Amino acid sequence: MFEGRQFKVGILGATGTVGQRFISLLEGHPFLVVHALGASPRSAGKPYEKAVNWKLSTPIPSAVRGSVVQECEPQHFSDCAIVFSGLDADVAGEIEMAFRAAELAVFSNSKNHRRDPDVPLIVPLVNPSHLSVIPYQRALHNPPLRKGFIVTNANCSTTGVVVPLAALERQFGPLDACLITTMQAISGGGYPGVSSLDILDNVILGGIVDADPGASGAHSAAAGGAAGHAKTFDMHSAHPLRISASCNRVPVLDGHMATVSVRFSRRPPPSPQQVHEALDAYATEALALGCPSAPNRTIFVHDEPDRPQPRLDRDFQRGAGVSVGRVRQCPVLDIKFVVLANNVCIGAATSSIINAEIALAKGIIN
Ligand SMILES: NC(=O)C1=CN([C@@H]2O[C@H](COP(=O)(O)OP(=O)(O)OC[C@H]3O[C@@H](n4cnc5c(N)ncnc54)[C@H](OP(=O)(O)O)[C@@H]3O)[C@@H](O)[C@H]2O)C=CC1
Ligand SMILES: N[C@@H](CC(=O)OP(=O)(O)O)C(=O)O
Repeated sequence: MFEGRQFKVGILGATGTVGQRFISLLEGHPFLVVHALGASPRSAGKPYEKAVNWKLSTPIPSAVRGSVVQECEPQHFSDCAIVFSGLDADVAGEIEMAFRAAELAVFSNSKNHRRDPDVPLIVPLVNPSHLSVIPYQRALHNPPLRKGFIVTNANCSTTGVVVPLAALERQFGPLDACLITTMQAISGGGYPGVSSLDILDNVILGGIVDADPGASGAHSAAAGGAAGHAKTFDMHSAHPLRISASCNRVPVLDGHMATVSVRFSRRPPPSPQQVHEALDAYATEALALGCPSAPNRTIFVHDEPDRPQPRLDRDFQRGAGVSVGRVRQCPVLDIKFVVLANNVCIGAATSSIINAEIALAKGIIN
């Protein structure tokens, strides 16, 4: 893919939890090269290694150590073919719009534009075809844009859940209802996150996701979209999926887990064995397109009764894959299972990177 070509990349929120993942994941990328870093005025003007409170166990890549952090203003990123955003949601909305207006291609992790009807909400292992909305987004902008756009990721706990749901819908047709209970890692809240006195020896009911009315619908919006119903301009869906989600914060560093029960529209529903096989076999367009950050194996289905576990399984496929276990009959709905996805990788930075790789492969970035 793109033999010999390189594309300059900017990272907004480069000092944050997600920003650090971008920097780490892009080290050695075959064609994406980190070129510009942005963060708050507190960090701007400092070399990256002085501005960042680096929290990863791998060292700061030497190529960015001395890069001077910029304010998040488009003129500092005008050479970038791609801008990744891991900005605090308090500021992401306005900044990302300013970057789009400056004809920059923005791939965001923040919630601010997820509900915009002309902004694709992409789980890259599920619905990359929704990138086709971009020409409409450009045309609707005033003035119309030639190159600029915003693409968003789904909420990190949603991403992990919709990958197996999409695999099931692909194989067995529409889903009717879904119950989800999350166990979300501390890193999901950014740094410094929830106080240690609150989270240690404890479970905090109602994590960030469902405490915020703006985000609580994220499960249904993204799951509806990701399970194959295009997020069209009127957001209508041929097969509305009824979802109830409860979100909880648990004392795990990285890796969001969820228990999921699902009811299929078709009767009789598939057996646990058929579900196991469908999940195992799920393959993505991102992999077919040759995206280097796409997982070779999308979903790993564990047979052991005590897997997946965050500590053991969050780095499956470099954090880009999804782990499922305990696929069983559900006596209330049809099937239940447990899913684990790395919230800072496929739940955040890895998704943006794969989205950008797909957009390049499809010629959407020019
Ligand atoms: N953590 C996760 O698992 C996930 C997070 N997200 C979303 O991604 C985004 C980033 O999250 P996360 O990395 O956890 O957050 P952090 O709080 O760790 O990082 C926030 C980043 O935003 C920057 N920032 C803060 N204020 C400003 C400002 N006024 N102008 C410019 N930059 C600013 C910070 O810079 P500075 O260091 O200078 O303050 C920092 O780089 C959020 O919208 C979050 O909801 C989405 C999916 C998963
Ligand atoms: N990642 C956060 C929530 C979050 O950032 O949500 P959103 O991307 O929808 O704002 C968590 O684990 O709770």
